[in-house]
Amino acid sequence: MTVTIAIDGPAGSGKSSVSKQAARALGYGYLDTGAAYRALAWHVLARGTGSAQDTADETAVVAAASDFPYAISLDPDDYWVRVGDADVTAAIREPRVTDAVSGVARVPAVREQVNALFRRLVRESGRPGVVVEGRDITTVVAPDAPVRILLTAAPEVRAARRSAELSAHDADAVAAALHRRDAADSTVVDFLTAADGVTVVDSTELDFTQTVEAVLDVISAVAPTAQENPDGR
Ligand SMILES: Nc1ncnc2c1ncn2[C@@H]1O[C@H](COP(=O)(O)OP(=O)(O)O)[C@@H](O)[C@H]1O
Ligand SMILES: Nc1ccn([C@@H]2O[C@H](COP(=O)(O)OP(=O)(O)O)[C@@H](O)[C@H]2O)c(=O)n1
Repeated sequence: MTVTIAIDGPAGSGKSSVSKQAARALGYGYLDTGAAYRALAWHVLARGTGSAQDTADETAVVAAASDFPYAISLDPDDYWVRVGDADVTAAIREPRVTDAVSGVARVPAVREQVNALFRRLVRESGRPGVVVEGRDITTVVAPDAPVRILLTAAPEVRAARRSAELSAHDADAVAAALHRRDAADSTVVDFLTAADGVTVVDSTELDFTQTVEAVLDVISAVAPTAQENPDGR
């Protein structure tokens, strides 16, 4: 049995970086679910005109999803994302993909398809546990996970972190794009309110190391055996 650690949260809350580091500390796999939505948006753009308008066409999105040779690494020390032979690890972070991704994520058939894929990737990971992060992991993908965390931070802090990453881009434009995406995404999934049984970790006042510690504390408090007995025996 693979232990699932479910982590949700809005853009820039630290889900990817914190989950990856927690997975390393636990000897677990790390599954970035947003990468599947980003890679599908990249795929739709590659098949279309290349403008964010492409993902507004639900029929084009569903057609692209039916021919989507997606692969992702669950190794926190060797992270990559592929569509067919193309390594899209860097390309899916480009603003043109980020701007198009909510169009893909709002299609229910796409969500069902990728959710089935996420559950299979965890099941077949061969790891004692997997830290799975995204928008709807605690509520839809793994509502029965032994550990469920909502990682949050104040909107201005999240925007500042994201624009520090994308230093080549205008900070106001990055903040505006992030808030636009939060608004679009929140019509599909409520990732700002903790569901019953979900623990909130607010990283607004915490640095990166403190946030990882806070997440590991929740994991050891809720599922001590996940760490003490990593083989699940
Ligand atoms: N607690 C923190 N304090 C400062 N920076 C952080 C913290 N958590 C994450 N970061 C940084 O903020 C940026 C956004 O984090 P990321 O993990 O990409 O968030 P998400 O996956 O939720 O969008 C990254 O550059 C990351 O290193
Ligand atoms: N579990 C998930 C993960 C991502 N997504 C979508 O995929 C996009 C990219 O997710 P991400 O995790 O890479 O985004 P950030 O939070 O890192 O900015 C989000 O804006 C959502 O539209 C989703 O709908 N459900």
